Amino acid sequence: MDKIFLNDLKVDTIIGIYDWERETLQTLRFDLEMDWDIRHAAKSDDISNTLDYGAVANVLVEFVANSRYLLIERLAEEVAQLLLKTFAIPKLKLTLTKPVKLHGQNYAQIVIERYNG
Ligand SMILES: Nc1nc2c(c(=O)[nH]1)N=C([C@H](O)[C@@H](O)CO)CN2
Repeated sequence: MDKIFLNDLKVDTIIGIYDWERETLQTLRFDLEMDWDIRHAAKSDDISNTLDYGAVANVLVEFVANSRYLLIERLAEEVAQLLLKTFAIPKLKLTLTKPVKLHGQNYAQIVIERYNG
């Protein structure tokens, strides 16, 4: 299957389990790998025949910016389900990256793969 990638999408939001995280915006990064048959668009050169990654970005950013979840697991799942439903993407791999300060400047990352239907 062909794939469309959308990488390094950054969104400021409220996320986290600690008190300070409920009142501080943090920047999350999203990377998407979306199955999509690109042959129709390749032939017609018409945006209406493909998955518009700009539209995907807009839906993701609006949702994440207004979300208020505690765990990155929950946010990743909700975003994946929203994108599958909105765009009829057959399969989606979503990577969510959150900056954390543990022993140094680190990041936590979650990767999920979800299917439509
Ligand atoms: N598996 C997870 N572990 C942790 C999460 C999480 O979302 N999933 N979150 C936190 C804190 O919010 C942390 O990110 C603050 O820096 C800790 N562990």
